[in-house]
Amino acid sequence: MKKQEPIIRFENVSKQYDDDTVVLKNINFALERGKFYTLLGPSGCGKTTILRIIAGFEKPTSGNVYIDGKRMNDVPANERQVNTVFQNYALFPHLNVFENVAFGLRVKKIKESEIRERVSEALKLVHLQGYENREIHEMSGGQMQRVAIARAIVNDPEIILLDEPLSALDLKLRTEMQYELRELQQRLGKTFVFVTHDQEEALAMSDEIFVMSEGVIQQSGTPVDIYDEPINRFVADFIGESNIVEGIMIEDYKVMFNGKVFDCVDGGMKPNEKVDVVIRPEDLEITSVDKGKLVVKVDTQLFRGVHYELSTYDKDGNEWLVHSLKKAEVGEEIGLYFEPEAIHVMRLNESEEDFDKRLEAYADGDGDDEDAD
Ligand SMILES: Nc1ncnc2c1ncn2[C@@H]1O[C@H](COP(=O)(O)OP(=O)(O)OP(=O)(O)O)[C@@H](O)[C@H]1O
Repeated sequence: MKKQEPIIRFENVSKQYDDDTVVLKNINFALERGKFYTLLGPSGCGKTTILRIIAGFEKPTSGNVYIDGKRMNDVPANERQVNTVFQNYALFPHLNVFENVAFGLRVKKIKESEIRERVSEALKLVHLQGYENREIHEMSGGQMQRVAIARAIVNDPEIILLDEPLSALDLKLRTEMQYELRELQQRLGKTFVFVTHDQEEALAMSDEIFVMSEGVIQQSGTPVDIYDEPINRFVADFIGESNIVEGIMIEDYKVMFNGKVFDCVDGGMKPNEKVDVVIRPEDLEITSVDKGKLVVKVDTQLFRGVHYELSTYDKDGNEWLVHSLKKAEVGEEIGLYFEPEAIHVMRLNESEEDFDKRLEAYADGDGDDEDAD
């Protein structure tokens, strides 16, 4: 069977504004049909610019954009199978809910009976049946967001772009909408590209996440891949909470930090290469001082409902965050235990491509070692 074209492909896409600000630097990706993708990164890293280039509101300065295998650089926004849901909803305040959703269909001169059918179906999908005649100002924030989503899906586009659509909602509603959006995407089977700076949202909703900073994709992968195998300090720090210290990779499976050598599961680096070492707070277990791999003093302790969150310091003044079901006492000296798998060793300034190559080469080499044993 012929392999399907990616629904969206960016090939060496860069974007620079007139004032010389380089906003995107050589972006490459291929998105598969029917998946939920998230662009995640701090404010100003270029997420919205990528959406605007997909939608056709902005042109790349160099590189190519393909939708469904066709080069789209010069195709205007209204000729693309793409609809956008904006952060501020961008609804028409003088039109009621029905007319807001129907607007695009009226522009396309679709016949009235079909408009009724399609609007009614779209409103049903976002759980707003019965709200057709409501004025926009009579709707809550969450309901307005649903109208905006209905307006995007009513056109039956292949691609739906969502630019921080949940950021104006309170936490409870936001979580509810996360479930709904994910469910909607799966039911429609369309490609969603979602922009957020909220890592929990990205982890919860996505098939694949692109972590960005300063116009560059730092890492892409499934939420689990990115959480478990961050390729650098930026990703480790941005996704979830992390303890990050400098270390030295003595040899394969042996890393030194905090003045001690620890067993780990990483390798493929040069002997004595400088590295960053990451340990997630939930992978640190509280134990007695003599059983601890690290000895720390508890500085603060917060109860977070399910777990305790401790801030602790070692003798060199490094902070170690601990998430634990066990409690300690503030001021107490405790031991911290962790398994070799809890240590994530990262090369300094390694690109995603080099990271993948190293893992691959290492995995092959690993097999040979086992034979030798
Ligand atoms: N028309 C423009 N002219 C010049 N610079 C621009 C223009 N539009 C965006 N920028 C700059 O491009 C950079 C990336 O903006 P973009 O909106 O893509 O970031 P973002 O990651 O979506 O951020 P946010 O989460 O704050 O929306 C920013 O530094 C922004 O100031």
